[in-house]
This record gives sequence, structure tokens and C-alpha cells, in this order.
Amino acid sequence: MGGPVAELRGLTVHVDTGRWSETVLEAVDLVVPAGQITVLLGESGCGKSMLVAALTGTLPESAQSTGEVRITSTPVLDQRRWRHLRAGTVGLVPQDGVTAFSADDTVGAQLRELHRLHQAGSVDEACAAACYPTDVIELFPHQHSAGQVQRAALAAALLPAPELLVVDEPTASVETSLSHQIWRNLRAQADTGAGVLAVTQDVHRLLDTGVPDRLRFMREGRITAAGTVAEVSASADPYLQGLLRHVG
Ligand SMILES: Nc1ncnc2c1ncn2[C@@H]1O[C@H](COP(=O)(O)OP(=O)(O)OP(=O)(O)O)[C@@H](O)[C@H]1O
Ligand code: NI
Repeated sequence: MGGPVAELRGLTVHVDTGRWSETVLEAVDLVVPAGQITVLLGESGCGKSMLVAALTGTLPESAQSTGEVRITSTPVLDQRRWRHLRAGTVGLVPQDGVTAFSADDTVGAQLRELHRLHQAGSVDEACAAACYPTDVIELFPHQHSAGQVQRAALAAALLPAPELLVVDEPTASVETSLSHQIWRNLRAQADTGAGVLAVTQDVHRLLDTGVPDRLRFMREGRITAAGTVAEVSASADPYLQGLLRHVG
């Protein structure tokens, strides 16, 4: 088992837009170990994408946070450091994959530029690992379907060979066979040593693949349950059982 590539310690995030204010994450502790897939589950609006944002330094400007975020054991204290980390150590697939790209250039041009910068693997390998169909690679991001651009964003996140890979709904908008393949490929990434945190509503298809190591459940901004797949499946907690039944 690997050491932690990312940790949240007592992370509380409060959002205040002027018109609306709420605590969206409350005293969250989370560890993402190297070489493992940690899966974050929970109802829509419970704070999963906010946790992803906290772990990748992409919280909205209206958010104020307290607590600590550590990447490879070092607390991250400013945006300059986050920009540096996101350019290599930390890979992010946002829930809306199109936001991973600039609108002004084709996906292919942007993937080739990432390859030029990082010189790890190849564009073709990253596309294959992301199940991204390269026949659409010369299209602009907004000319892709939702499922295509999500996989393009995964290819982009893989190109720097990140130590931490954070994926928010990597299998949204794709059919079952493709979903299984994407989860298996994420398993392969973890097997090379990366720490993977995946947010998903695709619980049943994910559990079918048997790839997750650890499950974490969120409810109203808090982590309310944690364990291995076997532990969670054996839990008598009616809320957990309901979530495992109805999500997906
Ligand atoms: N950019 C933002 N600015 C202000 N508040 C936001 C922003 N994004 C999300 N929120 C709020 O933060 C809370 C948590 O949202 P979040 O996006 O983390 O939910 P989620 O669990 O990812 O849901 P889903 O499964 O629907 O993606 C919600 O109350 C939401 O309204
Ligand atoms: Ni979300």
C-alpha cells in the first residue's frame, strides 16, 4: 500500500456569493493513497465537486476555506503552488470536461502541446487509456459530445503522468461497456502508482468492475462513512444501503 499523495485535514469550505451563503464542506478528512482508487459517492449537491475543487486548488472565488490540503505530504498554501502542481503532479478531470480545455484550439492541438511540455508517454497512449476516439481529435472542444469531451479531458489529465489523478464523473454520458473499460483503465493508472480519487454516480457499473479499493460517502458536506467495498456492502446503515441501491 502506498503513502498518501493527497490529504485533506479538517477542511471546511464556506461559500458566500452575496446572495447565497452556505457551508459546503465541513471538517472533511480524506486521504488519497498512492496506487489505490478511492471513490467518493453521495447525492447530488452534497459537496463532491467542491471536495474535488479543494483537492486541486480550483475552489470558486466565493469560497473561503479553513483546514489543510497536503499534496505529497506538503501543505499547499497559495495559488502559485497550485498552478505548478496542476501542471504536472495533480491531474484533474472536471465534471464538465469542456472546461479542461481552451475554446480556441482543437483538442488534438492541446493534447500535442501537453505532450510536448511533459514528454511522458504519447498522445495516442493517453487517448487509448482514456477511451477517447481519436477520429474526433481535430474538432474543437465544444464540437465534441459530452461523453467524448469527458474522455478528451481524461486524456489531457493523463499526459503529464500525474501522481494524483482526480476525476469527477469520468463515465458520465457513456454506455456500459465503455464505462467498464474506463474504470479498468483507471485501475491500470493506479497500478502504475498514481493515487486516484474518483467521484461518480455510476456506482453499480463501477462495483461490477471490482476496481475500487476504498469508498467514501458524503452527505451534506461531511464524510459520513468510509471503508473497503466489502465493509461498505456489509454495512447495515439504511442510508448507505439506500444510496448503493438507488444511485447509478
Ligand atoms: N461555483 C460555485 N459557487 C457557489 N456555490 C457552488 C458552486 N458550485 C457548487 N456550489 C454549491 O456547493 C454545494 C455543493 O455542490 P457540489 O457541486 O460540490 O455538489 P456535488 O455533490 O458535486 O453534486 P452533483 O452530483 O450534482 O455534481 C451546492 O450547494 C452548490 O450549490
Ligand atoms: Ni459534482
